[in-house]
Amino acid sequence: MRLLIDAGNTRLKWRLDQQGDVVTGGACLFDSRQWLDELSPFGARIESISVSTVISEARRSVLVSQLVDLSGAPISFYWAESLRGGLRNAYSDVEKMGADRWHAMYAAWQQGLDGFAVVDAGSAITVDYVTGDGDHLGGYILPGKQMMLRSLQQDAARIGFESIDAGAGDPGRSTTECVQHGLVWLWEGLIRHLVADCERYRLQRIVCTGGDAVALLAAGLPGQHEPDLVLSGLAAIDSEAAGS
Ligand SMILES: Nc1ncnc2c1ncn2[C@@H]1O[C@H](COP(=O)(O)OP(=O)(O)OP(=O)(O)O)[C@@H](O)[C@H]1O
Ligand SMILES: CC(C)(CO)[C@@H](O)C(=O)NCCC(=O)O
Ligand SMILES: [K+]
Repeated sequence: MRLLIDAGNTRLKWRLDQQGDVVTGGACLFDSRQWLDELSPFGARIESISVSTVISEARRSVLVSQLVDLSGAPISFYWAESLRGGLRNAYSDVEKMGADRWHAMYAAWQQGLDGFAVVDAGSAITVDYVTGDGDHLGGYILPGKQMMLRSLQQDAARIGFESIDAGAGDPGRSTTECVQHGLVWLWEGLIRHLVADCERYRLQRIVCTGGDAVALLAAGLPGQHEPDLVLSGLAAIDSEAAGS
């Protein structure tokens, strides 16, 4: 069995597969031990572990020791690359790109020959554009929903608000409404930009992943939801590495 892990700044996603068939999988907060509890019955049968991660080196060494305790299987970390299977990274310094972005792009690239945008609405929101020829045009990094709300709450003395979910983007008439509606207004702007860029760069599809993907789609993002995009890209790259 092969264990695949996508370790983000907020959550850890895992998938256990055997010859391409999913045995089990899930997602939990990075610092919770839920994933270890769910995987421990399989520990002895795990043959290899592959990881895509954007966490700090300190947290990565914690992750490695947890994985070593779980299973004696070899651990491989996969990072962003310049080129793979016709997909070309726009970064000149590819080591600086988050592995999750590259793995998500690679999964979407393997789905078809048309141009696409990948939106990963996680701790941070990333947007990446790829043409039908496999050229990554570049992308954007924005604060994610929780990050944005947390910074408003922590870094501004007089911004206090309670619930954060609203469907409206009209001008707010209280602090809570101004923050709630501000987020909707910002996301509507993001969606408008994305749609205009897809037209401009002739990208036919928008693929959306991450913890806030459903909310972004509900806010009007015209895309397809692929919750496991990063894990799928990681799985494909790991299979290629095993076959070579
Ligand atoms: N059950 C949940 N627990 C935590 N966050 C959630 C949950 N459901 C939705 N979210 C939202 O998902 C976001 C985190 O998304 P995700 O798990 O994709 O991030 P991540 O992969 O850890 O982050 P990144 O890759 O950007 O470091 C949070 O900002 C939050 O708004
Ligand atoms: C932007 C995040 C946090 C999104 O998970 C991640 O992809 C990352 O840490 N990236 C490094 C910077 C970059 O991609 O240019
Ligand atoms: K992510």
